[in-house]
Amino acid sequence: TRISRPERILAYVKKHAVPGDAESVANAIDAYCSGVEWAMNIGIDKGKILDRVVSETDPDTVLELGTYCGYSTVRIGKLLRPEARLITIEMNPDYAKVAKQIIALAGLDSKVEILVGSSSELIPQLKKKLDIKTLDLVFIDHWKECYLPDTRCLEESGLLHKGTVLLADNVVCPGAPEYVKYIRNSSRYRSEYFSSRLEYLQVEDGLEKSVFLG
Ligand SMILES: O=C(NCCCOCn1ccc2cnccc21)c1cc(-c2ccc(F)cc2)cc(O)c1O
Ligand SMILES: [Mg+2]
Repeated sequence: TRISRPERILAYVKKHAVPGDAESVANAIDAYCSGVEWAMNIGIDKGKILDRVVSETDPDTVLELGTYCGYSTVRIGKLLRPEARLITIEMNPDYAKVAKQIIALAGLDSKVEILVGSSSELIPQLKKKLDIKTLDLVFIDHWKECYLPDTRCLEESGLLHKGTVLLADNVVCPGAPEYVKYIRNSSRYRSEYFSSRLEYLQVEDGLEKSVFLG
């Protein structure tokens, strides 16, 4: 069988990015996915909103749900302080294998830990396994029907502190209606919607930023 789309992206990044230059890795993925074939990276327009939220939050500990090829992992990782840590959960081992190489090429492997498995299994283990106290930023970009149950799990696991920022991708397309309904009506969060475009297309999409109030 032909190599997978993530492996085609990796081959293009190896050819066109500068090792150790995270920006050139993100740019190479965007060039490939704009010019050759679409892929479900957060992309350029939503990526700029992600950059702004990460910079404003300046987190020590970040959790990402949904690594895919590691594009958003690289975008987030390049903005973190050297001592900050980024844990990213990917359920597909083949995607994780590609992401690990892309993150290493970006020179970010010292800040990033990829966990392979389901969020529902791994979130309850985070405190114990990774001696994490609480999370400063959670980027949610995995199965859209898991956004809400996993947010509940983060709350119950004591992983959120007053001020923790949740940033959810795709709240319009493909959409995460149960999550949006819960988070916008909950008195425990202050939410804000950032309208944008679906990656590499002219379709509307957006990010929901929610601050946990404790
Ligand atoms: O589906 C999407 N992402 C999710 C991937 C699987 O995630 C599975 N997954 C990854 C960790 C993880 C941990 N636990 C359980 C499942 C877990 C996704 C889809 C689209 C999209 C938009 C329009 C279309 F016509 C078609 C697709 C765009 C996006 O930006 C997305 O993020
Ligand atoms: Mg997404």
